[in-house]
Amino acid sequence: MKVDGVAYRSIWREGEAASVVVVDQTLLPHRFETLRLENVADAIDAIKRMVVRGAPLIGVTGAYGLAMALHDDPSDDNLAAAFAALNAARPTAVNLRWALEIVRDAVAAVPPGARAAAAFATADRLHAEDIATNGTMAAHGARLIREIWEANGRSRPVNILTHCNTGWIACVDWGTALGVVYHAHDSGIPVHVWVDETRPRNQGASLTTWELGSHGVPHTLIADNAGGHLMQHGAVDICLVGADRVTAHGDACNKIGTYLKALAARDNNVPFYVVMPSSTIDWRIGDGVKEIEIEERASDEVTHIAGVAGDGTIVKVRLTPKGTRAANPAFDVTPARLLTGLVTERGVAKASRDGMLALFPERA
Ligand SMILES: CSC[C@H]1O[C@H](OP(=O)(O)O)[C@H](O)[C@@H]1O
Repeated sequence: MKVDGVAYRSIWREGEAASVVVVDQTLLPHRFETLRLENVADAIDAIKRMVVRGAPLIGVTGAYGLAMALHDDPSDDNLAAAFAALNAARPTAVNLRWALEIVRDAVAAVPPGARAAAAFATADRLHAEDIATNGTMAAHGARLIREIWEANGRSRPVNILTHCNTGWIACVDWGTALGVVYHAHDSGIPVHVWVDETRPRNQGASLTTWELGSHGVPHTLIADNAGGHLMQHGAVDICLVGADRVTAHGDACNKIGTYLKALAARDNNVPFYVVMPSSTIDWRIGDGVKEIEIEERASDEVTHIAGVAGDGTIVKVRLTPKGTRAANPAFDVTPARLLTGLVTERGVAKASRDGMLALFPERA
């Protein structure tokens, strides 16, 4: 995507360098700065601190992290240790394990002296595939938007509600749910996006507004708790969200608050779609509520809020009395029964085992 007319990806490797450069998302929207990750420790820190975030991007960053680990020490022991440390950086998005397993399997039989090059080549492939996958997925999803626009006689913009940030900075490029929005917008379909602020990290307020504003997509920021009211009053035509892990039965784990939005959508007959690449599907589990580990993040993400002061410095201020205890589950699980469908790079699937196997028969 372009930032001030310059095309960017959220992560990139410069030539054959044994390092990668990422956009530091902790500074957005106030400052656009990049950060070079030189080794596996840098990659782990960037994932943990959410310098890089978003399931697909976490996966690609993990892949490069493992390659950097092997550049420093290609031994079996270090491969295993780096895999474990990276995989533990954030427990919920399955894309991290998915990418690490692909790199590990690509180098396991390779002589140690050639492992780093093989790992970087694999990470580069995952980097390129993410872009292609999201572009294809966006086209599938945009057909849903066009159907709504046509059904309304092309009389008004299509009102889309989204949660968290699922744009190009949550992936290598394009995005998942926001990738659908960009494709529809760029195809000439008028859209308007209700942007959930997405407490407590405010990915919607800070990142999605920044992305949509940069791309010229009309949008309105709302408090998370306003979505149900807007649906009751017919102001939402469709909900599009991302995912961090989807089970083989179609349960979708996503940013905290998604489940509540899905309940409101069901109560108001608003279509509710998850947009995610197949790398986000965990075929090993069925019951998302019982089997997905929900990351518990620091309580100060709830008790404090980050923003920019008048002189442009980024500050973090406390919202609560000192010592207030806060719980901070970062994700929740929306049962498949509440989903209208799953938008993938292979098309739109019903959120059920049979529906998913219709698109992914090799997984039967
Ligand atoms: C395109 S996947 C984005 C997905 O990841 C986000 O989580 P986080 O910001 O904590 O990395 C959120 O769940 C989004 O839906």
